[in-house]
Amino acid sequence: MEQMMIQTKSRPYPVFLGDGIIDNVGEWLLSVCNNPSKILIITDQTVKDLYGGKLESVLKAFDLDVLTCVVPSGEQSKSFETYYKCLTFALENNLDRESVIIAFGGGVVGDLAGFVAATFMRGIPFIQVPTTLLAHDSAVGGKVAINHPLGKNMIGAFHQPHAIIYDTQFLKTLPLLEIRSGFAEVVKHGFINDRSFVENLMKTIHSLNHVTSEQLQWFIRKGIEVKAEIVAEDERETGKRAFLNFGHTLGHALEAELGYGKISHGDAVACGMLFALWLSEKIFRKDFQYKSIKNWFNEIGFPVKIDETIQTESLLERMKKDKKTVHSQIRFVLLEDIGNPVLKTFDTHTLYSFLNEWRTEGCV
Ligand SMILES: NC(=O)c1ccc[n+]([C@@H]2O[C@H](COP(=O)([O-])OP(=O)(O)OC[C@H]3O[C@@H](n4cnc5c(N)ncnc54)[C@H](O)[C@@H]3O)[C@@H](O)[C@H]2O)c1
Ligand SMILES: O=C(O)C(=O)C[C@@H](O)[C@H](O)[C@H](O)COP(=O)(O)O
Ligand SMILES: [Zn+2]
Repeated sequence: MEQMMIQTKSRPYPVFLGDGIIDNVGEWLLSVCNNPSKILIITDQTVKDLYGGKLESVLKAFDLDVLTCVVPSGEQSKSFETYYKCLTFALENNLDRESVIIAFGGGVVGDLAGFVAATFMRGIPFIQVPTTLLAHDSAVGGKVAINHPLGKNMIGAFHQPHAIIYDTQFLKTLPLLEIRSGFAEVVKHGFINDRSFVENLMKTIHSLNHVTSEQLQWFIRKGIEVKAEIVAEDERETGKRAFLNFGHTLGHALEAELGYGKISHGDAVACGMLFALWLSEKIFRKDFQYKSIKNWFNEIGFPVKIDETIQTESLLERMKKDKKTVHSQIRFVLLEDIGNPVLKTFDTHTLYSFLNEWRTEGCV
């Protein structure tokens, strides 16, 4: 088991990372939350069926008053309706300000349960117990949110967890599509921070079919290290935290335009990163080996182009609503070099031309 610390301005908190560490959740929870009145586990149906009984029994062994609220699996649970149901469950079961929420699942549950914790009685503590690879990103840094039909993560807060307890045993049941989704954020952390890490990944990872637990731990450790450094410096995205949005301007537009849950977050971000890389080569007149990266993405199984049925105009409308957009100027995270991100602003017309050009020439 390894332990890392996330040093945000609001609060420092530990990440416990290891194989089979679920048994320690009760002890570690009590070390960061003193004498909780009740514990509310928010989880999704899949995770509950696989591991819900185990987590409940571990907590009950500490004589804790444990309740579980189960939401449907998938992106559609980041909705007003599910958020409202979780709040109603908490009120009906008399949670109070000394209660603690456990977000038990992937990024969807983490974002949803974190937002419930951020807003219930103006904020109560929560713990992240991630079960997906992608959650190496979502569990760290305190961004919690639900979606609006008009845009991803549009209603949310910054609310840091009290601890992250990451048992990599859970990843053994994760479907390939979800491993790939999480891997996209691992690659993102490399692109914005560490060229040699990206080169190493491109050299060693040609398929995600038989990724080993050592490799998963390597991805998670590296991703958390990069994210921890950024959120320690800029918790509320007034500066460099925006770099963590590499690939997301187009990625979020795709998720919203296709309908939440129709494409995984990671696949959408991967496609967005590819466009951002192509655009970076154009803007900075540099050779990032775009073609090799595109071929590698293809080999891994990421989508390397956008379905023809989606209008470029619709994506532009979506991107105009991105949280980085100000005064109708769309801000993109580009790379001056691999490991060296910058923010670049585009008006709608210019971005439209680039996106169309990429869709007709860069994708082929
Ligand atoms: N807050 C942040 O900083 C941040 C960062 C990145 C992504 N996100 C958000 O995270 C979400 C995506 O998270 P995700 O990819 O973890 O999706 P997810 O939570 O929907 O999990 C993916 C699927 O895997 C299932 N699952 C979870 N754990 C499992 C396990 N151990 N075995 C088998 N199945 C399992 C889930 O039931 C679900 O069907 C998106 O909404 C994205 O916007 C947030
Ligand atoms: O933590 C961050 O900051 C990120 O941008 C991480 C992203 O991977 C993540 O998808 C995040 O939820 C996006 O945030 P948003 O503010 O663009 O909605
Ligand atoms: Zn993301």
